[in-house]
Amino acid sequence: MKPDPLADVPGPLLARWTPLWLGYYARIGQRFTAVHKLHMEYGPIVRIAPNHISVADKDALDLVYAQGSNAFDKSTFYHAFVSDKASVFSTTDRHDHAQKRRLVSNIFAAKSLQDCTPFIRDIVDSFVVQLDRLAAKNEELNLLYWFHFLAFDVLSDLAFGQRIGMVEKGSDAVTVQKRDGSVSTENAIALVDEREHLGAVLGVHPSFKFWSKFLPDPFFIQGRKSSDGLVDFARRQVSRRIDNRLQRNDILDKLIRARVADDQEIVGENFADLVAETVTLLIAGSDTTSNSETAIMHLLFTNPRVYNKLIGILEEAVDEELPTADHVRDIPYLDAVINEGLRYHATTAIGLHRAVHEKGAMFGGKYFPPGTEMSVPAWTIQHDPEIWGDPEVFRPERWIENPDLKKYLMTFGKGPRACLGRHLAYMEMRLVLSTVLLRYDLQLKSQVMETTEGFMHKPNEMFVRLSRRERKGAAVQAQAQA
Ligand code: HEM
Repeated sequence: MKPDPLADVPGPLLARWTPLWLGYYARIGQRFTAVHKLHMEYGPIVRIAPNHISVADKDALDLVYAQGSNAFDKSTFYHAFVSDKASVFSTTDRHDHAQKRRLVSNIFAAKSLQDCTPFIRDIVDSFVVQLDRLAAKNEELNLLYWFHFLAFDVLSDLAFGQRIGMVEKGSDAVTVQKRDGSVSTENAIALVDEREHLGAVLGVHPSFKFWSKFLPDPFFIQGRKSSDGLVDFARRQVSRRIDNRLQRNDILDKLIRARVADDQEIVGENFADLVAETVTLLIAGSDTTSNSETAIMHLLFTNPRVYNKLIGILEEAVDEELPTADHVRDIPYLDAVINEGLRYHATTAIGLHRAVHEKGAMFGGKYFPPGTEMSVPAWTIQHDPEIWGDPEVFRPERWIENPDLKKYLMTFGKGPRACLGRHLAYMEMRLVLSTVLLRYDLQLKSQVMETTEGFMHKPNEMFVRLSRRERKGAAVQAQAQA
């Protein structure tokens, strides 16, 4: 038998022999807490599966998520996120990724985002109409869901050229036409949740995809159905857009035009590629943003000092009844609150998997052979007292005192595969959070936010009662009266 090259890396006995240890915690949605506990027990380098090493050390970020020729590729974990075709997010091939990223990246440039602001503004306006109505009734509502409705409408508008209309309906029901022609109504939020969680479990080991078919756990059957449902939904939306030949300055238009500029016809493989990218954008850009907004809002309403300071700053900066993207583009304390919320809650909480390149790698005096999976656990890094001093305190000021801390925020990933949509996400979060904060008073039902984890780390709910708040300032009062 060949000697085990990772034999001297500590970790639980079960994880040394089988990927089931990690698979189990991924399945029950508690992987990041389980891995964090291992680091507390065994130290910064831990074996969490037979071929997977977790390194909870800030210096490992430059190794595992290196740029350029030293970059590690994404590992087989991401195969579990491929439906029909790999997308810019799920491809593990460096050259394929470079090509896909070239096609997608210009749509997230500053000018393109500027083009998207009118669509987002329009959806936020509908959101405000709905919340005003609910505030007038003083009924309890799940703000997490309303943030989801808003984020899905934004992404479907930008990615498909047609809003799902969740905000207007107050519901996430969507019509899905399957490949066999049958039509059903599904809940879009559940489709995304289930697909993402399934990927996070099956990705733990390449064999899981096969063996999971024999498990009686309905999680796997439902996850596969949701994954197919999302692809079918995207296929229908993209076909409709191409058939209608609608020209509109949005993401789908840019995706289509990038292919046409490359002399590609949107049929066959190209059509499937386009569908894969739109599914990715819908998943990557919707509940990631709304879960983050919910967590930040909860942190604000459980930290009155920060809330009062932010409200004062927003009142000064926004001289109209509702903020615009321009009002909130450059408010350092608002950005500090967002970064602190992303750090504290850790929307990305697990370590993102990479595979050691053909040269092998050294870290902490240990050698890791080519193909070893490595990850840096995001929650553990974002709560490391050595980096943050007081990590369990929600203190946005740290980001203004020390802008260098940004390199340890792992929410948007790191290196060549870092999030393409982060500027869009910041724009949306700034606008949505400032709108809700300035317009409403919130009463939280619970001071504790229960969460669960799929691929991302999500709040389970956030029930609140809303009431309209008085805006300060003469300019605003005059506007409101007019
Ligand atoms: C707060 C909101 C968001 C969070 C927390 C987030 C998080 C992430 C993370 C952690 C990654 C890296 C994943 C990995 O290495 O496995 C990623 C990649 C990606 N994200 Fe985001 N994201 C957000 C918003 C968005 C938005 C709004 C979009 C676009 C509409 C988007 C599009 C993408 C894409 C296309 C990738 C793949 C990039 C590549 O592999 O080259 N994300 N995101």
